[in-house]
Parts: sequence; structure tokens; C-alpha cells
Amino acid sequence: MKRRTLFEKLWDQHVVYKEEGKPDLLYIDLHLIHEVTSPQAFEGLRTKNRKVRRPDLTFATMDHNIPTVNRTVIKDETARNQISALERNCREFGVELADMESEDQGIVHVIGPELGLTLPGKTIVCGDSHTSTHGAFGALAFGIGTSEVEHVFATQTLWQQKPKTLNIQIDGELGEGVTAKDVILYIIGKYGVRFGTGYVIEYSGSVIYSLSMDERMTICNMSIEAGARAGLIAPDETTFSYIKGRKYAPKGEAFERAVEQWKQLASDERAVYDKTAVIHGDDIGPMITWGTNPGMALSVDKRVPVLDSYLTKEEKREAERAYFYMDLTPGQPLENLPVQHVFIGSCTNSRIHDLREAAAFVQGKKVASTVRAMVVPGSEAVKRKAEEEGLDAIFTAAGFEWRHSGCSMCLSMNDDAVPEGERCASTSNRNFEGRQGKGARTHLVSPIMAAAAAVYGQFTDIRKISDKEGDHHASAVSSS
Ligand SMILES: CC(C)[C@H](C(=O)O)[C@@H](O)C(=O)O
Ligand code: SF4
Repeated sequence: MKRRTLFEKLWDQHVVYKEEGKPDLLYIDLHLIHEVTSPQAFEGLRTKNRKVRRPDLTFATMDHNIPTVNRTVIKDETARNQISALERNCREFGVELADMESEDQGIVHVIGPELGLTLPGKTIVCGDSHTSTHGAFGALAFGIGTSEVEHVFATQTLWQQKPKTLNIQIDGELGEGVTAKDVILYIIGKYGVRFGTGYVIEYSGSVIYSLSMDERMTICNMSIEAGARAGLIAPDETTFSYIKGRKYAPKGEAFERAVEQWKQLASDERAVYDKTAVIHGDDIGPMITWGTNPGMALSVDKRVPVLDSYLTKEEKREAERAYFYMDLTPGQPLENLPVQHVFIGSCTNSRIHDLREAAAFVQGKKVASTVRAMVVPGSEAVKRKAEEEGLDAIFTAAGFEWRHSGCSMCLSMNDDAVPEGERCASTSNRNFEGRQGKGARTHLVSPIMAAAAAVYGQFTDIRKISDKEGDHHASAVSSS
């Protein structure tokens, strides 16, 4: 029998209709929805007098627009309308909703895994580009547009052109202070934001398999920023033990049976990918983006690149625009660049592992007087867990704001924004112009790098701090 990759197995298991020269029709096992991309889709159903075909395979949360301080005051009218539309639509169409009062509420890509809705072998879609996050479980998960949301509502299926396969193998180990966020920023920095276009990326190699689920999700989350349709990691014991006992996960014997099936999903030995890349863990440093797309990323000890290193005309133009927007000069060091805002949050880096890493660094230190820093947990469950562990106390004692969960300053659809011209160290996934507010300057970093920026008021190479402060930092990180 033909040797197949993880992706090919997932695809084959879900094709329900196939015709030469046309996209395939895929069955969808889980449809996640949020307030921003669902209203028109529901409206479409209503006009056509159709139902949600499988409300039991559909799950809703509110995350993008909602306040992270006082949940009851929503100043923005669009936000208010989208939130009340979601409540109305879920009631009318019988879809379960984690609303702002729910203990299950959180960013859609954080709660899916947390609730055990995200499972290996599933096809998962959501009207949201970072649906790629769920691929960390060996699920085929990708973002869809609003008209596709309506199609999935009505039919529980989706037309899809079969993507190609790309294996990125990360060998060796990661150095001290280097995290999953740095791995994915390194990949996008090295290969660019179009490298994955038309592909589903499978991440493999010793670095990947040594990571926790929280860290694997960080990597798959940003697959879309490399241009890919989805990201995947083969499920293993780490995956199975994460899932065991979660609210909607199979229980008892059903769980054991499921694990046996999930074990079959890994790519067959010597299965062939359309494209491959190999990188080494020790080549990766603590990363920071200097420009206005996630590919404009470098190790923090490097300097803003000079134009000569840019090949195409278009890239030159993009870089020039980025220098201007970011107020940086080619050749300028990234270390010691002052920041005024620090945001620890978003579906990339707001899970318990991220908060533990940041808190371990922050413990006993203070946020610089020139910085406004906030932690926005990815879900109410992450928030409760962090509070149980005393992380909130560490953050607030240092001068961080401690918020309710939501997308928040990742894209500033609520009240949390970076003022024009100011710089933010952000653990999110996009540094586009205006992303965190009009004229705001975003630098993407890992949670520990963000924590260090908060304390020092400037970007700092975390490896040098560990040297200065002895073993304190290294031991705090490895214990989490
Ligand atoms: C609002 C939503 C459609 C959007 C996305 O698709 O990713 C958002 O989540 C983002 O991160 O930019
Ligand atoms: S946290 Fe940011 S990237 Fe993630 S879904 Fe929300 S807005 Fe999109």
C-alpha cells in the first residue's frame, strides 16, 4: 500500500465526494464559531429557511470584541451588535455558546483544545485564520470565509482543493531562553511569509516532539503566517495525556479505543512530501520582529537588516515602508530598543505554559515605570488555573494588569489598543500596520522576551540576563 503522510490520511478519511478536475468535498467533524465571522452566515441560513445541520458538531464562543476588564460595558456599537447577534443566533439555531459569563469562555483556539473538542483525526474549521492552531493535535484544521461558514452550517461539508504537503523537520534541541515562539518566528523569518502557500505544513523532528501541547499549538498557530493552509503535528503520548479527562473528550474504554486509532495517524515511514526543509534547534535564538509582517524577524542580538540583503524589488519596497512605519534605521541594533507597552496574550501565547514562563521571569521584579503591561489569559479556565498557582499575584505585584480572557490587544477590536507611534512587545502573531491600533508599532516576541521587555523597558536578550542573574531564570523556565 502507498505510504501516506499524516495529511493524506486525514484527507482520505474525510473525502465524501470526488470528481476529476474539481475540489473534493470534505466532511467536517467540528465547526467552531465566533461573533465576528458568523452573523452573515446565520443570516444566510435564515433567508434560505435552512437549519444548522449538525448543531452538536458546532460550538460558539465570543472572543474578538469583548471587554477584558468590565464585561458589562461594551462601548463599540458594532461589537455590541455582533455579540448580541451571536447570542440570538445560537439560541435560535440550537448551537452551544460559551458566552461572557460562561466558565468555558475564551479565545476560540484556546478553548477547543481545552474542552477536548479538538481531537486527533478530526477535520476542524472556523471562520478564522488561526484555526491552524488545532493542527497541533493531528487534526486537519483550517480557517474558512463567511460564505463557507454558511455552507458548513447547512451541509456539514466543505469543498476544498487538495493542498500539497511540506515537512519542516526541526532537529537537535533548543538553547536556553529559546521557546516554541522563537522556532516559528525563525522559520517564517528564514523562509518568508509565502513559503507555505498552497501547502499544509507538518512539523516533525526531536525539537517538536519534546514540546508540550501548549508549545506545539504556538507553532501550528502561526502556520498561516508562513502562508500555509494548515499546520500539523503527529499525535503522540504527549497529545493523548493532554486530552485524557477533558470535558468533551471520549472517556474510559472509548478513550482507549480512540488512542489506538490516533496512533495510526502518524506519517508512514519514508512517506513522501512535496517539499521538505530541515532546520537545527541550536541555530535558533530569541526572536523579535522588526518590521510589519511576521517574516521580518531576527534573533534579538542582530541588527535591523540593510537593504542590500533584500533580493526582489517588491521586498525592497516592503522593507523601506517597514523602516518608516516602525521608525527604525537599517543597521540599528534591536537590543535596547525602548518599548512602552507589553501584551502577553492571544491564541499564540496565552495558555498556562506561556503565563508560567513569563511569571517565572517576572517574579520579584517590577515593570519599568515607562511601560504599561498587561496579561490577558487565553480563556477563563487558563485564568482560573493561573490564579490557583498564584501567577496573577506575581504579575500584579510587578505592575502588570491582569485581565479577563479575549483577543484583546492582539487586534484591538475591543478597548485595548496601543496609542499611535508607541511600541509594543507582543506575544501575538501579527505585526501588520495598525494591527494593535492606528500607527501602533508591534514587535512579536515570546512570553519570556515580553516579560523581560516589561521589566527593562526595552528589548533585551534573555540569554544575557540569565548570564547576569545566575541560574535563577534557567531553573524557573525548566520547571514549568
Ligand atoms: C477577525 C478574524 C476574521 C481574524 C482572522 O481570521 O484571523 C482575526 O482572528 C485575526 O487574527 O486577524
Ligand atoms: S487572539 Fe488574535 S490571532 Fe487569535 S483569533 Fe483572536 S484576533 Fe485572531
